Amino acid sequence: MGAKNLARANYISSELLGRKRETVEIVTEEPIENIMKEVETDTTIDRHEVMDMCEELLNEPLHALDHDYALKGLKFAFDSNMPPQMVALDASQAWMVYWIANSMQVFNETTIDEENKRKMVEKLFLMSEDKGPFSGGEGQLPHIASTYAAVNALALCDNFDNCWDQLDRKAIYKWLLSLKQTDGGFTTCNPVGERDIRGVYCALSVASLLNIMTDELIEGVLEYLQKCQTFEGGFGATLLQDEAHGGYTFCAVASLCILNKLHTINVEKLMEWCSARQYNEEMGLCGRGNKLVDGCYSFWVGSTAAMIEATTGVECINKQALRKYILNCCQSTTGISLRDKPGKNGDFYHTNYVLMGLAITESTFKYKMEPNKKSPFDLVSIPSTTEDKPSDLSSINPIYGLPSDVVRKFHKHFV
Ligand SMILES: CC(C)=CCC/C(C)=C/CC/C(C)=C/COP(=O)(O)OP(=O)(O)O
Ligand SMILES: [Zn+2]
Repeated sequence: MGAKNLARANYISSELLGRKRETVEIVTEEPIENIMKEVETDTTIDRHEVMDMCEELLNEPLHALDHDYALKGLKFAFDSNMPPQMVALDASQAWMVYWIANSMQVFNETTIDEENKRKMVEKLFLMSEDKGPFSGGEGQLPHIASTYAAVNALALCDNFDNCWDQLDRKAIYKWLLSLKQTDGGFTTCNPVGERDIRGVYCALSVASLLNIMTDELIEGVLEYLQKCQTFEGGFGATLLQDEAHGGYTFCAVASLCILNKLHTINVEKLMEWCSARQYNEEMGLCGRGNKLVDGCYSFWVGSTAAMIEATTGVECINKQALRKYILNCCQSTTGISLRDKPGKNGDFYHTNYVLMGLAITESTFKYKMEPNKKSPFDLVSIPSTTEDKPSDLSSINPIYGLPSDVVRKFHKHFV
């Protein structure tokens, strides 16, 4: 410290901080160790490993999306029996159908051929002999998340074999009402099931698509959703002020968009929270504070950002950076094509959500109608013109997690 700086330090100490003792200058040969250290935890150690793997891939020029490789894996899934280890997903069969079919459709509108549609309809109706509501596997209890996945999967079948007309919408409505709770939320299953914001989103998504939404069904829902926004700006799973998380925030924001009520929560804080999910180093998104980047949040958080963009006109994540994380770090060259992060295997869940996240990074979002008439079916995604080589994916409706034209056609069928 030079004489001038010492005098300044003394001035600040005595005059501004009111300290009586003189500032002492110590000259040392030893380097001064920084006492402000990052707390080291299992997650910080893992994050440094992930950052190193990403750095190498991000230093490479932008990769192109390998359509052929990804589609080969998806088609194989339709043509083959699942391997024995997939038994762990026995209650998620409707989800598997949706993830695989939706990924195919996001790649190209014509990839689900008639034979695949036949197989899908047959399989989905095995999970609901009465044609709705749906369980996650044959002989299991109906579940709200399986019903959401099955309805989305049927939407992708383009009324093959009149499957849309076969749906028992009255029975689905009655069942949704039976899941409703006095706090405005929905349970996932009768007689026992989880009660969190996923139930609300699945109920509203299904009811709005099938045009069975009533005041009775949505009574108290807005208040429930508003109470789930936490001090961080994102949304927790329940009314218990649990930690804000990308998955639950998506469910809340999409539900608010279905109700045209996004403006009734603290959108500014929500935007701050979304922005904070993106890391400078990896360029991808995480699901909550101090956790690792994961490709699936390209949809859960990316679509939240897209809905905010459509509502406010403001982008709260860096889409170009996210695009680079997806293209350079989330493409696997072995097994199923898209993955969570380098070092992980690809899977159908990540393939679906990473792909939709990529489509979001290459689009801008707005509502077709004037501000106070925001219908979820009028949220449009427009290909952005800035991408050098766009990945040529379908335009996505971020509220439903389906291609926009599929949402429009399916909903119109029931109006
Ligand atoms: C429609 C519907 C049912 C949507 C569900 C949305 C939802 C809750 C998604 C979250 C998925 C996810 C990666 C959880 C991991 O939590 P973690 O604690 O293992 O991961 P983290 O470390 O990234 O937080
Ligand atoms: Zn993930």
